[in-house]
Amino acid sequence: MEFAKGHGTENDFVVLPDPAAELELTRSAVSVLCDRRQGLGADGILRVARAGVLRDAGVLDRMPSGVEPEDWFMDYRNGDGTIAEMCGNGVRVFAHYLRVHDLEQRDQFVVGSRAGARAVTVHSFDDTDADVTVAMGDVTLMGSSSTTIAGGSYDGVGIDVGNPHLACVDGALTRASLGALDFSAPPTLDAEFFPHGANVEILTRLDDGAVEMRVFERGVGETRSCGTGTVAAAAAALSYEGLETGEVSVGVLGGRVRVAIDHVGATLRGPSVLLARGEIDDRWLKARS
Ligand SMILES: N[C@@H](CCC[C@H](N)C(=O)O)C(=O)O
Repeated sequence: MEFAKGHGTENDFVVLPDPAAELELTRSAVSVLCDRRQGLGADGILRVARAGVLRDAGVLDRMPSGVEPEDWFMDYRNGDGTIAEMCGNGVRVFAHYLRVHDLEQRDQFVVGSRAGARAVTVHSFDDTDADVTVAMGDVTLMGSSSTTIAGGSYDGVGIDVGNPHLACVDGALTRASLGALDFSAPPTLDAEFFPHGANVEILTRLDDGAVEMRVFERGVGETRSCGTGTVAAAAAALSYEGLETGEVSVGVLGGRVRVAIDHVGATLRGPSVLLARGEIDDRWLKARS
């Protein structure tokens, strides 16, 4: 089986082209592929297939909003094998992969996700690097909640970016004190507020249009970036200042992205890197599926 390896601000993925949707992406197959010692190592998997093919194969039970059968669909799995609705960094890498492999010839096209259609613009690309903007859709603030992480309690805002987030602005945090937090243990969450779990972002307040953020991802653990998380962080940072719209530069451990939020929705602009391609031994994966 062919694969490629890529990342968006160091949120890394194994990309699996599967045009006929033949792969059995069991939880154990995904988690062993993503394991950094037993497998290739990644935060998640991006299966590449057309939406209609995935529906006909029973991977999708319905066509998500705005997604057409002929659209390419990012079938995203977290490193622990669970399915998530959306992955903002993943969409950039996915779009880059489609352009490099000539599966898509346009610079503007739609990528399907379980959260719905996501319009992408590939501003520039070569075999290894790309600059991509993703229209991230609606950003819905769901109210206040809180978490305990790194030995502290944080109040934040529940935010739906297609997937669930708790984004917590701490006005006292600096880049250095944020960097010193220990994110090794999972955060606590209010299970009634977040019945399906959530990704948790802790961030500094807006300063000169920029914030710094760290994230603990549902189904993965701490990652060096989370695209949907940067959109949630931008929305929380604006809301903390009493704003609903604006542009925010979000710094993560793996780099920096730009988020713009207006009354129509959010966009996320950032890099994609494709660094390797190769072949997975089918016998190895089958024995672990
Ligand atoms: N890293 C992703 C988000 C992936 C899904 C997330 N862990 C979840 O379970 O919702 C991103 O870049 O958005």
